Amino acid sequence: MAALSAGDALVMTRFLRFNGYTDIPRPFLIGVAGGTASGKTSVCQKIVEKLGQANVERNQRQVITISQECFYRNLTQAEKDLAVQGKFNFDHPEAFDFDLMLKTLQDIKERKPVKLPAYDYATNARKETEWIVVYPADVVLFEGILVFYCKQIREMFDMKLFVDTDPDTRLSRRVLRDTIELGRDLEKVLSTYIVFVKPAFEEFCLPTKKYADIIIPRGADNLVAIDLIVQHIQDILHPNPEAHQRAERVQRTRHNSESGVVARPH
Ligand SMILES: Nc1ncnc2c1ncn2[C@@H]1O[C@H](COP(=O)(O)OP(=O)(O)O)[C@@H](O)[C@H]1O
Ligand SMILES: Nc1ccn([C@@H]2O[C@H](COP(=O)(O)O)[C@@H](O)[C@H]2O)c(=O)n1
Repeated sequence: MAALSAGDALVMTRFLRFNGYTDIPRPFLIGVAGGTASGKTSVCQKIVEKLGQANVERNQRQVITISQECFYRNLTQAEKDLAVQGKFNFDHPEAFDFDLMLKTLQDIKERKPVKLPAYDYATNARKETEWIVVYPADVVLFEGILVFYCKQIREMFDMKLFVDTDPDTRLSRRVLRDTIELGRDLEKVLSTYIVFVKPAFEEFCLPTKKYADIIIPRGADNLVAIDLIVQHIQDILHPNPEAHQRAERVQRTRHNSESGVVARPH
């Protein structure tokens, strides 16, 4: 990633200060992990959509999604040649730049604008002239196969979701994506899956499921889970003062009855 230039950062900081953004609490950071084609992106889209609808009446909270694909590291020429043949392991932790990921999330937590490399699956490399500029937001979803792999990064999330979709479903989606969307050769796609994608999922991604706060079976089809998650995020972003006061009154009642004085909440 190229950080914002000093000039860009200064202009942005002035803009944020001028608009009174400096006292806003830190963004609510949500990690979304799961195997390839499990529906991580689709789940994030649904959450953004539903939060967006609810936020229209409430202050226009900003919600954004960042993909771990921005953090694929640059390959050497030898690695690029392997990648073209479907012989590079893009599912191994070594394929990613975790230092950049950590630094980016730290900046995002501090509400600093960041500039990320746009990734190109067609060339297996970062796009040379295209960048994704991420401005401070209230809710940031960060999705990817290994977003819970590194402890330091994992511990930055306020909420951790794991999208749990049947492996056959994932494989069929992956085959369609790689052949139809990316024009890859079917035989290479299948052999890459067997040699790299599946074993790496079992070794590096699946073991991180235990860190999730919420596991979402069937991904974006699971509207009950998505609605509950959105409701929970809403409760955190917009605490309901009545519910809060009610909870406090219940606490007081409990306390008083424990000390022999019974008071009813009113
Ligand atoms: N619930 C679903 N039903 C049908 N197709 C889906 C569903 N969820 C995702 N897909 C499709 O599967 C592919 C992978 O989904 P995506 O959300 O990009 O997964 P991931 O981000 O985990 O790789 C996409 O083509 C998407 O449209
Ligand atoms: N050049 C690349 C880089 C990565 N992949 C595959 O992408 C998968 C992760 O992205 P999801 O959206 O599916 O989570 C991962 O399994 C890599 O094999 C690729 O095909 N080409």
